[in-house]
Amino acid sequence: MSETAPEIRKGLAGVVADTTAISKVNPETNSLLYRGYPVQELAERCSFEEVAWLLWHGELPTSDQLAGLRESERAGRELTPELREVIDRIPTTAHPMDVLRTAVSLVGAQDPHADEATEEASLTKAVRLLAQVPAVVAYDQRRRRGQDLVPPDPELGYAENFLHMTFGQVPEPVVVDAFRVSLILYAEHSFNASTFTARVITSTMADLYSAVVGAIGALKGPLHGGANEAVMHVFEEIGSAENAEAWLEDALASKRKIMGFGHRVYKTGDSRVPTMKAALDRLVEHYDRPDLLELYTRLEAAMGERKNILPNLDYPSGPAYHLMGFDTATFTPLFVASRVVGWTAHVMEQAADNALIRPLSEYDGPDERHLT
Ligand SMILES: CC(=O)SCCNC(=O)CCNC(=O)[C@H](O)C(C)(C)COP(=O)(O)OP(=O)(O)OC[C@H]1O[C@@H](n2cnc3c(N)ncnc32)[C@H](O)[C@@H]1OP(=O)(O)O
Ligand SMILES: O=C([O-])CC(=O)C(=O)O
Repeated sequence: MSETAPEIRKGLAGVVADTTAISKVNPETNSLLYRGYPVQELAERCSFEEVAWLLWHGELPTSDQLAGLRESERAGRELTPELREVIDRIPTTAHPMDVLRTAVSLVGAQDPHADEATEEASLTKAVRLLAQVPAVVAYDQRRRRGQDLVPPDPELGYAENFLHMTFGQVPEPVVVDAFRVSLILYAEHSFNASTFTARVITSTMADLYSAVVGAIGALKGPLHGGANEAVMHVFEEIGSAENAEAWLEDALASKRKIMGFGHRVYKTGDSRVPTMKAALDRLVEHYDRPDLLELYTRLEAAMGERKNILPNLDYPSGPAYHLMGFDTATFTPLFVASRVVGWTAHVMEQAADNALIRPLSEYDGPDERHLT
């Protein structure tokens, strides 16, 4: 009896797993829409809080709705003493993504309504995470530097407060603006690996916090969110611009993946790179670091020439976060702070029209055999 072999799409490449109304990634037109709006327009004109509301609710907020969101976000920023104690007990040898994963897990365990899955309950949890993640990320970087916690400032908006809690002061507007832009660009990207992870977990009817903890794990890897940190390690390895071409030759000869380049969906360029690159250019000028830009440009050109592979969002974001003063290991947690909005929007979308996600596999192990 002959069986036709099923078509296997390794890595689910090209597989359409479901519909979504949250964002549209269009590699043909090189565009990205959040609920219909081009991400570039949102990055130019909106606050991160407005974009969060848009992704969760489908429409931009009215001024009253925005004021309500801002109030809840500001009210939820303090770390509980228990959470602070748990963070303090995690060795600083642990990666900040491990600290954040643990912290989010505790935030969930501290929520007596963790298992409530109405849309209203999920929105409350999403806002809670929006407020708590920056507090964890900022405090973790500070404690690693031997610095004390900086309490949140309820007078400050989300991006300013995040920077204030991390650095003890709000930097110049050009820096705050580049940070805001990066948060908006990172917020959502359809069925990427971490979002899909969150949807798989939600599809079992597990709670929202479990979905986010799983998503953090998926984002950590260098083929996904971990690439923004890895880009900075590449820059450090290369040292200075004149080494870029030789470094690339060696790296390609040893079959290394060059971090910050390539994308599963975009094959002719990532729609968000020009906007983030413009923000990076402004930071380079502000901090007077033409050397960094030269290295960036030479590696990009060499990669284009050798492999015809273009940068993804992590390529300009890594050096931008470096210039802002973040520690390299904090870059992927910054990605979490932003993408948690997209994840939670997908959790709600998945829950509203759920089907257990459970694909099939083709067995290729030993034929049936028996114990002797
Ligand atoms: C925000 C984000 O998560 S964006 C992604 C961030 N990740 C990175 O920057 C890590 C580096 N990039 C990569 O590893 C890949 O480009 C991925 C994982 C992002 C996408 O991978 P895929 O869609 O599976 O592409 P795939 O791996 O099939 O690549 C096709 C070819 O291009 C090569 N290629 C793709 N990206 C790179 C890269 N960054 N460096 C070197 N070669 C690359 C592959 O080796 C492969 O070559 P081959 O056909 O000779 O085997
Ligand atoms: O979409 C993907 O595969 C990776 C991702 O999350 C992004 O590019 O923002």
